[in-house]
Parts: sequence; structure tokens; C-alpha cells
Amino acid sequence: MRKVDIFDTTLRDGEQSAGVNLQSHEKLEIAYQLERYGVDIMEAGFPASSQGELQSVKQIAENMKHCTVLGLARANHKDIDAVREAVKGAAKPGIHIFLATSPVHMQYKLNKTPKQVIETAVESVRYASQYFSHIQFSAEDATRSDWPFLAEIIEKTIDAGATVINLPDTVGFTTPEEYRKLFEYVQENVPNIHRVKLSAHCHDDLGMAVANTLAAINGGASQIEGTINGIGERAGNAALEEIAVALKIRQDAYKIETQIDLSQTVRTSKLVTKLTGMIVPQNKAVVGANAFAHESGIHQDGVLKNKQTYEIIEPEMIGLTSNKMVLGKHSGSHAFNEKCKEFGIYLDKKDSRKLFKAFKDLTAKKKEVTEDDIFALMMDSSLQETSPTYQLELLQVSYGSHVVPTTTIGIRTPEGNVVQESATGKGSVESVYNTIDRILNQPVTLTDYRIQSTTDGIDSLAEVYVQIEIEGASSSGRGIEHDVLEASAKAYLDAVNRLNVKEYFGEQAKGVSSL
Ligand SMILES: CC(=O)SCCNC(=O)CCNC(=O)[C@H](O)C(C)(C)COP(=O)(O)OP(=O)(O)OC[C@H]1O[C@@H](n2cnc3c(N)ncnc32)[C@H](O)[C@@H]1OP(=O)(O)O
Ligand SMILES: CC(C)C(=O)C(=O)O
Ligand SMILES: [Mg+2]
Repeated sequence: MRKVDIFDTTLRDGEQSAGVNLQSHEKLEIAYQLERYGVDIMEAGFPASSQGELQSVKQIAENMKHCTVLGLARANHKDIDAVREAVKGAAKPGIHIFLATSPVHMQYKLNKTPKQVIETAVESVRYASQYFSHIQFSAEDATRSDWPFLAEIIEKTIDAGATVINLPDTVGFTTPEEYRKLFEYVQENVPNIHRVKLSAHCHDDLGMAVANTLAAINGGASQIEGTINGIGERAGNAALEEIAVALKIRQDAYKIETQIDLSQTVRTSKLVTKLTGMIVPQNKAVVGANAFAHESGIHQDGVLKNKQTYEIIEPEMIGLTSNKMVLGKHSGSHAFNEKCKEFGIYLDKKDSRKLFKAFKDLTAKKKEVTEDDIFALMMDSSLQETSPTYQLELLQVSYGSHVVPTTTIGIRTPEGNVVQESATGKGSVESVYNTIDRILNQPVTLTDYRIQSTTDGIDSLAEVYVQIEIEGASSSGRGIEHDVLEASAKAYLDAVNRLNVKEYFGEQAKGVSSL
């Protein structure tokens, strides 16, 4: 058995998914869960991108006990210094420097000759080597790069101090056979390659990210990169949970071991889904709601006779359990805290007390409080504590089949005043949003609106997810309430609040350049 290191980039490449913007405490919660899941290396963010991001990476770095925490940097001193500052408190700090090596990226994006690209990469890695013993260098767009040129830059960056070399399939262009050959080529043509680990990083533009990653392992990769649920830029990254389960189920074929605790799979996936708002398709491999559902008679008959007829993965292996602890009116704080722990929520005493109270209030309205309800409660209460926000104080909607929907809303502004307005709309949700727009007096465009119930049944909570744009900046928000219109209003305000937090940190980002 050969060991392959798992490099998680949910908090960096995953957060690059359009419409995802995680708050610091949300990133920290995911980081704790990733460590429980057993990732070897965690890319916590891109510290030079803003002061808020730097602080968030710093908080993660200071709290992880076992895994290496990295920050991403372009090949320049300013970005490298931002990573130094961000990960200095980590038990195992590291840096990830990238520079593109494909002709199209070098010529048009970087405006550099291949010679200048080599010089820049070498100089940056050498600079970083004064401060780091773990230095990953990524030849961005490696799969569209000239192979002899790749071999040359890899050899030189290893001499400059790189300890991991990554060959990213940045635009999801490669095929399994080709990617495996690239790994073999590099091992045969770079004399000092034995001094480093070789890493694979795949994107899913052609739907081959997981297959390409597994092919890289066959080609000799000793580290693989990906994100939970496969979230990430464009079509996303390779889904780590799919790779980890494939390596386990087909250990006969791959002969690879990882230190992933597969029983944490479902928890990790759920936490990422809930906090990013990126909903997993029902039929997604491993973690989709239907991944273990048998619908047709012949399949059901087979499974009843012997599960192995149609199930290649034991649900228990990934943390699905058939026994169910029901939380309700008579549950106490122990069962409640146990439930929070079970699905990956880290709570200190104060938050735990606050959530437990909200949970008890909810049991007065609902017979059974589900995991999703608890997630909903947690997310609803979390944002208010971290920054001044717009808060919904009053909502009144008048709707009928022959009247124009009209809404009156009162909002408490970050300054503490309550502003009240009314407006109409073609439907009640539109009238709610027109009213909020009037109060905010900002040009908000709604670009996505989705609604789902958190559980089955008439007493379920409504969970609304929205994406908005204000003057070119995009943001997403969630709202959870018993009433659909109140959830819609809260989701909209949540998105506005998140944008305001981002702008606040954006202002502070100027400080990064003086590091
Ligand atoms: C393949 C990947 O996933 S790479 C990671 C992508 N992630 C992100 O971009 C998220 C975070 N990014 C950001 O917040 C911003 O882009 C910042 C703060 C990093 C930079 O913002 P800006 O300074 O305004 O530059 P902008 O993003 O518009 O352009 C990128 C610049 O970096 C340069 N650049 C791109 N990659 C690299 C690199 N690896 N090394 C050095 N320079 C680079 C570009 O050539 C361009 O330079 P130019 O201004 O001289 O033309
Ligand atoms: C920063 C690099 C590794 C990246 O994300 C990519 O090339 O896809
Ligand atoms: Mg990537």
C-alpha cells in the first residue's frame, strides 16, 4: 500500500465558486470538520486577497492541531509576506505559490516570456524558502503547457526550495490517459524530482476531474487536491469524498491508503452544503440524497434479498446511520449538544446555550426538530454577532387574488434606527424585495432565488437562498423561517449584510500591501 496525502482546498478554490462567500467563523467551522475528516493539508485561503481573508486564514492556522495549513500566493513578495503573516501561528505552516506556464497564460495574462516566468518562479520560491520548510509550487495550467518547458521550471523550482510540485489541470482540459502520462513524463525527465512530492489538482469542466485525479495516482502522484462536494471555480474541483471512497472501495485496483476518516464524510458534506449554499444534486455520487435510494421494484427486491446486489458502498462507512435520535420538546442539552457534534458543528459554551434556547423555542412550534432545523437555527443567529447589520423588525404583506400585493417592512439599520416603508410588486416576494430596495436605497439586482423546505411536513422551516448584485459586486444569503415571505426577506438582507462585511474588509485590505 502506498500512502497518498489529501490536500483540501474547499476554503480556497471551493470558495471561488460563483456566489459563495463564507464568513470567517463559517470557514473556521469547516476547517474544524476538515481536520476531523482527516485531511493532511488544508489550503485555508488566499491571504493577500483582503485583510478579512488574511485574518480568517490566521484564525484557522492558529486552531488546527494536526494538518498542515497553507495559504495561496502569487509569485511575488507581497503575496508571500501575506501568507507568512497568516500562517505564522500554525502548528504546521506552509505556502502554496503558483505561476502559469501555458503559452496562452504567459503571453496574454502574465505578459511574460517563458524565461521571465522561470526567473519569477525561481525567485519567489527562493524568497519563500527563507521562511518556510513546506513550499508547494504549482505550474498553473500545466496540462496546456509545453512538457519540456514544464520539466525545466520544475527542476529549477525544486533547486530553489520547492518541496511539493503540483501539476494543475486548471481548466479541466486533460484526459485520464494523458494526465497519467504527464506524471510519468515529469518523473522520467526531471532529475531532482525524487526530492519532492508530486500533486494532482483537477477541475471538472469536462466531467473528468475525479477520473483524472485517480489516473494521476496511477501515474505516481503522492498528493491529490480537491474540495468537499466538488465545489469550486466554474464546474468545480475534483470531489474529495468521491476520490476517498473510490480509493477505499477499489483498494484492490489502486492499492492506496489515505488517512481520511470516511465515517465523517456525510457530516463534512452537509456542513459545506449548508454554509456555502451550494446544494448537492440528488444523484451526486457518495453524498447525493439518492446515492443510497432504491426506487425500482427489481432493485428493491434485490437489495432486500442481499444488499450487495445493488449497493457497493456500505452507508455506515460514510457516516449514514439508520438509527435516528429524535430531538423534540422533551430533549435536554446533552442530546442536543451530542447532535450538534454529530454533524460537525463546533460550539463554545455561550453559543451552545444560545442555540439550545432557540431549539427549545422551536420545539414549542414543531413536533420534531431535525438536523436541518438545527443547522438553520445556527446559521440564522450567527451573522448578527459578527458585524453591524440590517435586521428585519417588521413584515406585513397583503395578498389576494384580485389585489396588488403590498408589503410594509421595518428594518433596523446598522446605525440602530428603524426605517419603515411600503411598496407593491407583481407577486408577494417581489413586493417584499421592492420594499427592502426602497429602504436600502441601493441598486440591488436579484440574480438567483431558490426555496426549499428543511424537512418534510407542514411544520417544516422554509429555507430561502438568494444571490444578488449591487454595483457589480455579488453576494449570496440565506433566510430560514416558518414563513416563506419572512425567510425571503431575511435571505435578501443576509446577502446585503454579507456584502457590507466584505466591503468593510475590502477597505482594510489596503493594509496588506504594507506587510
Ligand atoms: C487558478 C486559480 O485558481 S488562481 C487563484 C485565483 N483566486 C483569486 O483570484 C481570488 C483572490 N483574488 C483577488 O482577491 C484579487 O484578484 C487579488 C487581490 C489577488 C489581485 O487583485 P488585483 O491586484 O486587482 O489584480 P487582478 O486580480 O485584477 O489581476 C491579477 C494580476 O495578478 C497577475 N498574476 C496572476 N497570476 C499571477 C501569479 N501567479 N504570480 C504573479 N502575478 C500573477 C496578473 O497578471 C495581474 O497582473 P497585472 O495587474 O499586472 O495585469
Ligand atoms: C492555484 C492553482 C493550483 C489552481 O487552483 C489551479 O490551477 O486550478
Ligand atoms: Mg484550481
